[in-house]
Amino acid sequence: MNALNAIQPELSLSLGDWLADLAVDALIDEADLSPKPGLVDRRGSGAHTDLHLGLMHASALALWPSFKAMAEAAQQRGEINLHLREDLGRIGREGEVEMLRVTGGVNTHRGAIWALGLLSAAAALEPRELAAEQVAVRAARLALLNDRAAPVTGDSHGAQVCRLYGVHGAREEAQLGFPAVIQQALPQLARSRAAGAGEQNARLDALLAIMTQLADTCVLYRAGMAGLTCMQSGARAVLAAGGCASLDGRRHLRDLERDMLRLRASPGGSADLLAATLFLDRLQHDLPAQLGSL
Ligand SMILES: CC(C)(COP(=O)(O)OP(=O)(O)OC[C@H]1O[C@@H](n2cnc3c(N)ncnc32)[C@H](O)[C@@H]1O)[C@@H](O)C(=O)NCCC(=O)NCCS
Ligand SMILES: Nc1ncnc2c1ncn2[C@@H]1O[C@H](COP(=O)(O)OP(=O)(O)OP(=O)(O)O)[C@@H](O)[C@H]1O
Repeated sequence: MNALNAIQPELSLSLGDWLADLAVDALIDEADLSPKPGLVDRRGSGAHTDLHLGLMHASALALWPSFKAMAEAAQQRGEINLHLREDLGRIGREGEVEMLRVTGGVNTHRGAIWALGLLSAAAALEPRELAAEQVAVRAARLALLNDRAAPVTGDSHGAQVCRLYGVHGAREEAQLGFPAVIQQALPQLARSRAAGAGEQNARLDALLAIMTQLADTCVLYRAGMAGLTCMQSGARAVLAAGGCASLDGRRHLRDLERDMLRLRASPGGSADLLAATLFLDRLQHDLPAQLGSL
C-alpha cells in the first residue's frame, strides 16, 4: 500500500467496492442492532436454534464478493435487460452456495442476498441517481424480468406460505419497488431521528414500521396467520406508545418479544428489509467524494 492510500484509503475505492462495503455494513448493523424481537442480536439468538451473531457476521462478510460482482455486472451491462437479470441470478445463487458453505448449511441471508443484490446492481447502474426511490424503482424493474436459468422454487418455505395464505413474499416485495422500505421504514427512520430518539432507537423503530405491515413469510412459515397478526399488532402498539425511545414503547417491545418467542416466530424478512433500509439511507448520504466524478 502506498503512503497516500494509507492516509486516504478511499482514493483507491471503486464503485463496486464501495457498494459491497455498504451492503455488508448494512447486514452487520442489522445483526448487531438490539433488542430486536425474535431475531439474532447482541443479546442472543432470539427464536433461532441454529443461528448466532458470529454466524451472521461471518455470513455477511462472505457475501462481500457477491455484492461487488453484482454491482460490476450492472456497470458492465450498463442497462436493465435480461442479460443483467440473468447475471445477477447466477451471482446470487453462487452467493447462496458460499453462504451455506460458511454457515455449515444454515440459511442466514437468503432474503438479504436477493434484496441487497438487486439494490447494489440498481445503484451501480446510475451512480448519479442514488435517491432511495430511484434506486428502488430500478431494482424493481430488474426483479420483474424472468431469469430463465432460475430453478423452480415452488417448495421453498416462502413459496409454500405465499400459496397457502395468498400473500406476497420476497420476490413480489422487490417487484413492487420495496414499499415496506420506501413507504414505511425510511420515513419512520427520519421521523424518529428528528424526534431525538437516538440512532439505535430510530433503527429499531424502522424495523417495527416494517413489521406493522409486512407479510413476513418467515413468521408465517413458523407461526401461521396468528403469528403474523401478533407481529403486526405488537409492532403497531410499540410505535403508538411512542416508539423504542419511550418507556411505554419499551414495555410494549418487551411484550412483543415475549409473544414472538412463545410462538417461535422470527421476523427474518423484516430484518432483511431493515438491512435494505440502512443500505439505501447510507447510499444517499455517504457517496465518497471521488465517486462524485463518475
Ligand atoms: C426470491 C428469493 C428470496 C426466494 O424467495 P422464496 O420466497 O421462494 O424463498 P425463501 O422462503 O427461501 O426465502 C425468503 C427470504 O426472503 C425474506 N422474506 C420473507 N418475507 C419477506 C417479505 N415479505 N418481503 C421481503 N423479504 C421477505 C426471508 O428473510 C427469507 O430469507 C431468492 O432467494 C431467489 O429467488 N433467489 C434465486 C437467485 C437469484 O435470482 N438471485 C438474484 C440476486 S439479485
Ligand atoms: N438478525 C437476524 N436474525 C435472524 N434471521 C435474520 C436476521 N436477519 C435476517 N434474517 C433472515 O431470516 C431468515 C432466516 O429465517 P428462518 O430460520 O425462518 O429460515 P428458513 O431456513 O427458511 O426456516 P427454518 O429455520 O424455520 O427452517 C434468513 O433468510 C435471513 O435472511
